[in-house]
Amino acid sequence: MTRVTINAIETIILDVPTIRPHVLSVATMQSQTIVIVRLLCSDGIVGFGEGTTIGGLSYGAESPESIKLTIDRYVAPVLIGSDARPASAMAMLRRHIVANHFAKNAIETALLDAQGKRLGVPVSELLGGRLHDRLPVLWTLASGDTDRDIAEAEDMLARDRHHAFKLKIGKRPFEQDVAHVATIKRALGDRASVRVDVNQAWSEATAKRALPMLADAGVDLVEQPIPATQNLGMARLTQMGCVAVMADEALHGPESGYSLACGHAADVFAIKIAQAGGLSAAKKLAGIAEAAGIALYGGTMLEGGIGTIASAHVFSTLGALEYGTELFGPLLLTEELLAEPLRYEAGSLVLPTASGLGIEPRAEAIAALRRDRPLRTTVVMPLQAVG
Ligand SMILES: O=C(O)C[C@H]1C=CC(=O)O1
Ligand SMILES: [Mn+2]
Repeated sequence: MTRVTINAIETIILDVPTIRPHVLSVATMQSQTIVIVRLLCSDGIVGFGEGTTIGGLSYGAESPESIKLTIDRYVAPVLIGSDARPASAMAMLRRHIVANHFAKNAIETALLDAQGKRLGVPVSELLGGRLHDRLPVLWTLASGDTDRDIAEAEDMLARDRHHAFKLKIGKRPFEQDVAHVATIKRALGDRASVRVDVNQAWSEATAKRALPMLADAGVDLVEQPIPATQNLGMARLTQMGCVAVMADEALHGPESGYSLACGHAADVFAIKIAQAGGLSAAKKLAGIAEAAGIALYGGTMLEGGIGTIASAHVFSTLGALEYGTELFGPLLLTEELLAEPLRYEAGSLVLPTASGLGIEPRAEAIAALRRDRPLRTTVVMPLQAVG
């Protein structure tokens, strides 16, 4: 086999409106910003990747702008001219660049897409092989309004689009949040699983009071109730045993997963390819969870189609995803970014079978949404000329 090298790496920032405000404890999103990566190889194959976070710098340490800058200024010079095989390129990257997990994930996604296309196999087969052809996908209710959330959940159930819901809380006093959650769970009853994500907003003292109340309300899972740095507190909340506790922001790849597992600091891990630092790091993190008897959940950074399907390829190779996934990112956006939209059916995302990621970006959408597109200038006519 002739040696294939990396010829060029291009990054494009897109700003895409959301279908409604998405209210988290740390930010209210009116749009999502997505960094698209195009990786061109010496054999003419192009791989696509995505670097996406939530709310600028309010969620994680990398912003869309820093992901682009890291790739343009530091990743590209390291990788251009080097071997395009994903493992060797990623090893090279890790030698030269510390942290920057979101940027590394975007690059590994593009490398695996290109390699899959080259070998004629889906990315899931490069990761050991697919165990699932479809993945259950929940929907996040985060309009900020209880009645609107119930109406949205009813609509999703009626359309058979989702059978489980995650509620974003932590912005209001906890008693108000618990009442909001209890009202929604009462309205939905046994027709849907209801989980909550606090996004680190509570102190341990608040969480100790709130968890039994959420359990009484019928909540199945509480995600990252306290700050990501407080693993001992997470362990104490997990030991309470009244409701399953999930780690999200505390997970930054296999090493952080190992220390959480050793400290019995979660019942469930949210596996996110971006936070983990790439698809193979996410798989290693899942392996640590499996070895420790910690349940798995397929998380999202509310990515567009590329990041969502990259995550799906990883999750499809995991044995049991006891709590399903939240791979609904593209459904939160007003614009379709893929030539062929992802297939969502009966509460699940269907994995594509084509080689690589199995998707292609929609060129017109990229042209229309890229932040650096030429601005249209408005010509103001003098009044007398208008007549
Ligand atoms: O899990 C998070 O914290 C981030 C994200 C995932 C779903 C959603 O609505 O927000
Ligand atoms: Mn979360």
